[in-house]
Amino acid sequence: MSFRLQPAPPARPNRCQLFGPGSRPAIFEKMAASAADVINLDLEDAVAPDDKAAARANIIAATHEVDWGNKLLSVRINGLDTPWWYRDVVDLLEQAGPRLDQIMIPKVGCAADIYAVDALVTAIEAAKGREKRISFEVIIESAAGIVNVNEIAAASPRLQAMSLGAADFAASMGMATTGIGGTQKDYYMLHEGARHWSDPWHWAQAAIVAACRTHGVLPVDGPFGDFSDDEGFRAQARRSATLGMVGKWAIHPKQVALSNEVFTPSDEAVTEAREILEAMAAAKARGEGAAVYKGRLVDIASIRQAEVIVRQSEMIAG
Ligand SMILES: CC(=O)SCCNC(=O)CCNC(=O)[C@H](O)C(C)(C)COP(=O)(O)OP(=O)(O)OC[C@H]1O[C@@H](n2cnc3c(N)ncnc32)[C@H](O)[C@@H]1OP(=O)(O)O
Ligand SMILES: O=CC(=O)O
Ligand SMILES: [Mg+2]
Repeated sequence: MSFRLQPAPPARPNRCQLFGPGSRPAIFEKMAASAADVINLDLEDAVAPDDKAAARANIIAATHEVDWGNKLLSVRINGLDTPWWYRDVVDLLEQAGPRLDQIMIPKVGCAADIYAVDALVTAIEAAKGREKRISFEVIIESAAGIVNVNEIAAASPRLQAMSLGAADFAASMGMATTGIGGTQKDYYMLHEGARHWSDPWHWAQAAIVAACRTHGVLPVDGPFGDFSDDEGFRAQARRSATLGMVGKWAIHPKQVALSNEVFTPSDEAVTEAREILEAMAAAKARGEGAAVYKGRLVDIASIRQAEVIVRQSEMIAG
């Protein structure tokens, strides 16, 4: 490890973030009753311009009236290029109940975006005597966001999570697709006449994971739009989990179970991780730094890999 140690991310489950428009209060109770770890009530792109004020009022009421259990409650505000975002922050911070945990800032392009929201939130928290410090999550969904991802991940101690927003990211990058996440039919290599599909989201996800891990922030995969395609969702989520992301959004309630399934380490994975730790403890007792487990090398780095899985499973079990 470098002399600069890698900070631990917040120790909370973040396997699934369930979204719902703030303009549709009839689904709030259903969201609260879901198995998602995080609830995202939306003021941004799922809410039409004429409904912004009503959506704000609905969300503020829901922070007082709905029993959100032990879920993390987050509200996605409008982007800093809109006329709505300051009113979102002011009304939420002045009027929402103490149950509000987090604000999601969309379309961040640089650290100064977070600085601006932080300044406003900090002033209102002090003025109103709010006891709970609101945390932030951000969406990387623009060319500028991915170019500046490292400074964004370091921007504020309030920052707990960072998602890739595949829809706006594709638009900002000028990608030739209207699909939200997942396999893109034209992104393939040709070898001896056979098509081999590649993953156009991979490089952005890897950049997000590296920035998040450097600064102790949770990396999260964003939306998968085709909610009739369970296997497509699973494949996207498995790739994200393999890269180091801790969870994924659900834009329909049926995606919650799929996300929880992928981002909860399986019994088999946990058993194997524990066996690796035992094999390494035995190696250490013999004065050795490497051992053979099921015919393959394990060494001191394998302890750190196995601990990731065991820690994740223990945190989810509570
Ligand atoms: C690119 C981005 O920015 S993504 C993030 C922003 N987008 C969003 O927030 C969209 C969130 N999702 C939704 O608004 C809705 O799920 C939609 C529009 C996609 C589909 O809504 P519907 O047509 O009502 O879906 P459907 O009929 O399949 O709903 C089935 C049940 O789930 C409920 N439901 C629908 N969406 C949600 C939700 N997000 N959370 C909880 N329950 C929900 C419905 O009320 C219905 O309940 P019922 O069986 O008791 O009647
Ligand atoms: O906000 C999410 C996205 O994919 O865009
Ligand atoms: Mg978006």
